[in-house]
Amino acid sequence: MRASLIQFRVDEDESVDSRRRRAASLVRDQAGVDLVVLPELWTTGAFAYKRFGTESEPLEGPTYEAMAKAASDAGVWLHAGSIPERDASGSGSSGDDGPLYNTSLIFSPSGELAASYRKIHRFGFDRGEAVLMGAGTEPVTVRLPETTVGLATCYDLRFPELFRSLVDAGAETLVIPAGWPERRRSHWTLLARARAVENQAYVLACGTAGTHAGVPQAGHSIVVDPWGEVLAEAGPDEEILTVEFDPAKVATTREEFPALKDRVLGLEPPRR
Ligand SMILES: NC(=O)CCC(=O)C(=O)O
Repeated sequence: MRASLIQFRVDEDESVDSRRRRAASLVRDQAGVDLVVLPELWTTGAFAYKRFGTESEPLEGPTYEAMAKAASDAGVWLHAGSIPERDASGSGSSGDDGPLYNTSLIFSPSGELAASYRKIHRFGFDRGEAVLMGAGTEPVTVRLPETTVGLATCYDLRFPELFRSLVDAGAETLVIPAGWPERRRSHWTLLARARAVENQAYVLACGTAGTHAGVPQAGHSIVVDPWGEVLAEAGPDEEILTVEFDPAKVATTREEFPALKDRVLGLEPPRR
């Protein structure tokens, strides 16, 4: 299976429309691979909190339209990264606007929406995404012809229990769009490898390049195999990381070193 991670540059001097056109064109250029992945919140930038409201869109908004078409033009599975989704069907805290979510969109090669995932762990503690966006509640997997993909977004990478629930639902390949900052790049690489080793799964983690809202981005998108080996890693700038991997290696790794079978579930907290 071949995958391309588009480590997109998100800077403030480019308009969202221009970025959307550029992303669609880069996706089209990937015709011939099986899966293309874009990063988190690449229309606004993951740290551009002030733009979440103004640049939010309904699920089937302009980014959905552009990415559905790009996926079908290229004939690829497309994890289109995430958008600031405005859920017009929900009741917003401010007027009629409806709540926001950090929502990932996955399209099939015919341009149909195969899955969407609302980020469960919001970043920012008591500010930023954590207060501006609602939390998703449902882990999501999606079946591709060669592998079952488990979905997570950026800060989710720090929460191993989410990945265990994805593995319990059959995930073999964990796809993680992100807008991870340079300041914590060492955590990014370490956690991507940890999630691969502990879940005996592929990890495809796609970050952004550039600087937005004063936050330099780490880049360094990474693909890790079920043994924890790094198959490919990008540099800091805009780059397309294309990698070939064998989905069957998940089953052989889990058979040859069956650590997942030794899980002990439902441990009680220690008694005082
Ligand atoms: N957009 C994010 O989720 C940022 C996460 C982050 O900076 C971190 O976990 O560190």
